[in-house]
Amino acid sequence: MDKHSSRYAVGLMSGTSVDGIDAAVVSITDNPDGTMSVQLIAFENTPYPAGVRQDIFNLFDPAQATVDKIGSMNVLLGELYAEAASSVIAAAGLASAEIAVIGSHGQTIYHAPESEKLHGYDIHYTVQIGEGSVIAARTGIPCVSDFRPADMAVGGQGAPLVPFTEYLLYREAHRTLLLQNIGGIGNMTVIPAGCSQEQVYAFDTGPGNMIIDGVVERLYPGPLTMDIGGAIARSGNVHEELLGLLQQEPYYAQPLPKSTGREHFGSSYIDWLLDQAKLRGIRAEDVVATVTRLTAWSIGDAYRRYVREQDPADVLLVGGGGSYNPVLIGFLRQEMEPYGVKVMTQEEVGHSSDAKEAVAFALLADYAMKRQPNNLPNVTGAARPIIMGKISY
Ligand SMILES: Nc1ncnc2c1ncn2[C@@H]1O[C@H](COP(=O)(O)OP(=O)(O)OP(=O)(O)O)[C@@H](O)[C@H]1O
Ligand SMILES: CC(=O)N[C@H]1[C@@H]2OC[C@@H](O2)[C@@H](O)[C@@H]1O[C@H](C)C(=O)O
Repeated sequence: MDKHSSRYAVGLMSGTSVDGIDAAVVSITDNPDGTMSVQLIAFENTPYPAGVRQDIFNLFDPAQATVDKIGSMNVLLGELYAEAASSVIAAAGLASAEIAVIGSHGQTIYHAPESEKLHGYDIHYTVQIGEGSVIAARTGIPCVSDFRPADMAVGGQGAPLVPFTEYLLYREAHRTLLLQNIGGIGNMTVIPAGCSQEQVYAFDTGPGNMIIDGVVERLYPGPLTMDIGGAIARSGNVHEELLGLLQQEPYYAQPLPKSTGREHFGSSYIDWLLDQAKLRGIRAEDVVATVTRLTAWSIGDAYRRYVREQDPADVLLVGGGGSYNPVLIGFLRQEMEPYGVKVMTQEEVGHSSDAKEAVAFALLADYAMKRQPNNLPNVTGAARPIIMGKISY
C-alpha cells in the first residue's frame, strides 16, 4: 500500500444495546481532489459473553457502579476489544504492522450532556470505558479512544459523532438524505443536497430498539433479548391509548441540539411503561407492537418537527440493528412515505448496517492521528471544531 495516500485502520464499536463488539478493517485513500475513499475490508461482530453483558448493565445503575467495578471493567473491555481487533485484522488477511491505527468507541456507561453545577462550575460529562492503553499494548497498534469528552470540553453534547463521517461518505449533489441509525438509541443525520460540512445536522430521535428490547426482556422471561424479525410485534396490535401516552414524553419536543441515552429510556422508564400497560390490561404482544410503532413514530415526528420544512428529504437510509426488524421498517414507511421520503436500508444501497459505526470510528481515529478536527460543532453544539480522541501509543 502507498504509505502516503492509503492506509488501513480498525474501528471498534460497542453500542448502547450492549449486544457485543463490532470490529471493522477499512482501507482509507486520500484522493487528489481532496476527498477520501473508504473501503470495508473485513467486519466481525463478537457478542459479549453473557456474564459480561450483565455486569455492564449493572454499571448503568450509579448505585452499583462503584469505582472498583468501573476500573476493572475498563480493563476487561480493553482486553476484549484488543481480541476483537486482532481477530478482524486476521480475517482481513493483514498483519498488525500493516494497521496504522485502531479507533475504539468504548462502552458508554453514563452520558450526562446537560449542565450540572458542581462547586460553582458547569459540568457536562460522559463515560465510555474500554482502556485504550490495553488495546495498544496487546495489539502493538496505536489506539485512539475516549472521543466524546473533547467535544464536551468545548460545550458540545459529545454526541452524535458519526455524522462527521456520514458527511464524508454519503453526501450527494442532488438528493437530500436522512441517515437514520436504529441502535439502542435512534439518531438521525440530515445531509442536504450539495451541502457543506457546516450544513449537516443531526440529533438523537429518541429510543431506537431500547424500549422494544426492554419490554421483550421483561414480558418474555428467558433468553430473548430482542423481538427477532419483529415476530412478536407482528402478532400484536397497537394500543392507541398507550401510544398516545408514550408520545407525550417531553424529549421528543425538546429543541436541537439534543442527545439521549439509557439514563432516559432505560430500566426505570420500562418499569413505568409496563405499569401503565398493566393498569390498562394490555396483552404482551400488543405492548411490543405499541412500542415498535412509537419508535417509528418518534422518527417521523422528528422529521416533521425539525427537518421537513427547510430540508424536504428524498431518502431515509436506515442502519443499525433496527433495520432487521421488518415491522419497525414497515411502520417507518407509513410515517415517511406520505411525505415523499423513500425508506431504504444501508444494505439496499451497498453499505453494511452492522459495520457502519465501526467504520466511523476508524475514520475518526484517522483524523485524530492527522491532528485534524473531527467533530461537527453544528451537530453537537460545540463552540468550535476540536480534535477528539486520546492516543495510546
Ligand atoms: N434480527 C433482528 N430482529 C430484530 N431486531 C434486531 C435484529 N438484530 C438486531 N436487532 C436490534 O438491534 C439492536 C442492536 O442494534 P445495534 O447493534 O445497531 O445497536 P448499538 O450499536 O448497540 O446501539 P447504538 O447505535 O444506539 O449505540 C438489538 O438490540 C435489537 O434490538
Ligand atoms: C453517548 C453515546 O454513547 N451515544 C450514542 C448512542 O447511540 C446512538 C446515539 O446514542 C448516538 O448519540 C451515540 O452513538 C453514535 C455512535 C454517535 O455518536 O454518532
